Amino acid sequence: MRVIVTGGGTGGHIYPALAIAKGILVHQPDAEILYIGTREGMEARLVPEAGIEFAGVSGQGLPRKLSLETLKVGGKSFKALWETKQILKKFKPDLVVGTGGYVAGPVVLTAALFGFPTLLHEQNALPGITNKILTRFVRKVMVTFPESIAHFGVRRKLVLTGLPVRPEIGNISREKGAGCLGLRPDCLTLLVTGGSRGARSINQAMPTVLKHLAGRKDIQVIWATGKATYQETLESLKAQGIQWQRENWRVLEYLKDMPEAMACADLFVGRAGATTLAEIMVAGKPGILIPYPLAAENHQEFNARALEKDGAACVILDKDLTGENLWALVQGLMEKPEKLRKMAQAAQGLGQPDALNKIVKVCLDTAWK
Ligand SMILES: CC(=O)N[C@H]1[C@@H](OP(=O)(O)OP(=O)(O)OC[C@H]2O[C@@H](n3ccc(=O)[nH]c3=O)[C@H](O)[C@@H]2O)O[C@H](CO)[C@@H](O)[C@@H]1O
Repeated sequence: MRVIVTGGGTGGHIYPALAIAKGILVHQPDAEILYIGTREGMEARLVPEAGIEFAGVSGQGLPRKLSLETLKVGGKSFKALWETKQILKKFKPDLVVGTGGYVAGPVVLTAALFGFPTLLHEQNALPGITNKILTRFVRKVMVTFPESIAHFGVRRKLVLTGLPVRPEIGNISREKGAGCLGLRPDCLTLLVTGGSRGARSINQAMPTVLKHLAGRKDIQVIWATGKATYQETLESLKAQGIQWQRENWRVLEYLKDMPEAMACADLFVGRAGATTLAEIMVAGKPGILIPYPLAAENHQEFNARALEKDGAACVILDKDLTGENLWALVQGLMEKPEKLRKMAQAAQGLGQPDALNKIVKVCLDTAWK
């Protein structure tokens, strides 16, 4: 079987595409996979690093406002159509799967117009514009959230699969997770992250939470600030007289042990990117979600509301976030174990631990035999 996967721009589109590629290889070890991405995007580095063959085409995100730049970008997308046609002629795929982002548009469209079987995966509760346009051309669209179904025109093409998460998520014991971070398994643990790049507004609110927690031995903290604002966050802690190097606090630039941190967390605080949410649902963790306000078409708020609606999370909008109201919510939840347990159950109920298998099945059923 010969499969093209495509998706790019942010990690949010690349990691699911890589997970799908690897999932297909587990079921069909002799499958040939080619990843098409843009030459300039993060995928040009991440895909070869993951051991998957990569072909680069032209491409760039369309500016939201009409300008000269729009014409330039349009030209690149047009070039990508022609480049894709050459790749398709040579590779002759049995299936093309797109995960969104601007590169997926020209690739999936060209493949569909030439009659190759095509699929899409949508990560967010509010579908991206590329995937919405492509729906009419592809065989099926696999979605993460039931909420996104209403936003697509052609419902008969939609399959609810969820979003694949790393296999370690939800499969590590609390003891092992805490041990990995040098923390205690028998303490309440707060996990805070701002997504892969960090979130300045969460980092600005957290010192107040830490001030309240300073005297408490019963609550541990794992806080990944993100690389970009790590130094400024440490300076701000210092300026506020907060001694952050404590036995029961971990203030880090980036959490490379996210599955372990999630395993010992009792409450998650963070942004509402689709992968993060898929992870907290599979791990069954209650969340305080602060959607990134500048995400395209405010899609993170739609993601967050999907969990809130089922009682799995509370939402604070970024514009309303202050240290004191974050603390009030954290304290309110940490002091109500029964409420935390109910939220955890609701999160787990929404999780799709079998997402990758479901997606691979749709891929195998759709590909030319
Ligand atoms: C800013 C933005 O527009 N982000 C979008 C991007 O997500 P983006 O890729 O930025 O963020 P996600 O929340 O989806 O994923 C972050 C990933 O990084 C991991 N992580 C994070 C911090 C850390 O210290 N360690 C660590 O391992 C998380 O566990 C997760 O696996 O694509 C997603 C899917 O289309 C969208 O839903 C997001 O809205």
